[in-house]
Amino acid sequence: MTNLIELKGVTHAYKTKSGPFPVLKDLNVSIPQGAFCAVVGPSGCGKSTLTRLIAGLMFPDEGEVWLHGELVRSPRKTVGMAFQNPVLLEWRTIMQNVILPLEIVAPSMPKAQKEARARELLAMVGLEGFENKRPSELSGGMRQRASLCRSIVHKPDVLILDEPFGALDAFTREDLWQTMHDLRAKEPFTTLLITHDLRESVYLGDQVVVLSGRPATTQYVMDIDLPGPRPLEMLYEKSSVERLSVLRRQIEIAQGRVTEDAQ
Ligand SMILES: Nc1ncnc2c1ncn2[C@@H]1O[C@H](COP(=O)(O)OP(=O)(O)OP(=O)(O)O)[C@@H](O)[C@H]1O
Repeated sequence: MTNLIELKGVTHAYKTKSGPFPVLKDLNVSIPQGAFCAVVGPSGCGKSTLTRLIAGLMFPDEGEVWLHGELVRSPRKTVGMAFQNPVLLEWRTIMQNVILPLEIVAPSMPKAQKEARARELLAMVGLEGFENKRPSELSGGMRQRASLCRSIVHKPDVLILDEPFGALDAFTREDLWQTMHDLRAKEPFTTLLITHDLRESVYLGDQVVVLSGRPATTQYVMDIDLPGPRPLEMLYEKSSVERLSVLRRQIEIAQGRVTEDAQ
C-alpha cells in the first residue's frame, strides 16, 4: 500500500524571545492511503504542531513532509480539519456552515450541488432536518457532527482531527466514534487523529503512534489489523485490553515515569 502521508526526519523548534524551543526531533511517521492513524503522547509534546506541518500551515526546520507524493511547501486545500471546539459560525445556518469549504475550494460548483452534498453528509451523521438551524440551537455532540461534515464536504484526501471528541460526555463520544466508522465506510479519506484517549485510539485506529515527551520523536507504533466497522464491545475483549495496557505503558515511558526495562 502506498503512503499518503510521510514525515521523514522532521525536526522543528518554535522561535521564541528566549531562543529556539525544540518541539519535534527526527520524527518519522508513515500513513498508508485510506488508513486511520491515531497519535497519542504526553501533553505538550508537539501533537498539534505535527498537524500544522501536515496541513502546510508551517514548515519544519529539518526533514520533509510528503503528501500524496508531493513535498508540502504551502497550505493544502486537500486537507480537512476538525478541532475540539467545533468553531461553527453562528450567523450561518448548519447548511451554510457545512458548505463553507466548497465555497472556497469549488466556488463554481452550483449552489444546489453544494447543498445536496452537505445534505447527504448531514443525513449520514443523523442531522437530517437540522439544516436550517443555527449552531447555538444544537447540542455539543450535534455541533461536532456538523463540524465533521464540514471537514469532509470537499472530499479531502486527508482528514486531521485534533481531539474533536475530547470535550464530549462519554456516551456522546462513543456515539461519534461509531459515526466515524460509518463515515469511513462511505468516504475513503486518510485520517490523522490526535487524542488523549487510548480507548478511542484503539477503537478507531488502524495504527496508533505514540510520541515521546518533547521534543517528540516516534516512540512506538502499534498496528491494529481489524476490519471496520468495529462493535464497541471489542474494547472489552482481551486483545483490546492487552493493547491498551501496552499503550498505557508506552505513555508512561514517554512521560518519563518508568523506564523501558522496568518490570
Ligand atoms: N506558536 C508557538 N510558539 C511557541 N511555542 C509554541 C507555539 N505553539 C506551541 N508551542 C509550544 O510547543 C509545545 C508543543 O505544542 P503542541 O500544541 O504542538 O502540543 P500538543 O502535544 O498538541 O499539546 P496538548 O496535548 O496539550 O494539546 C508546547 O510546549 C507549546 O507551548
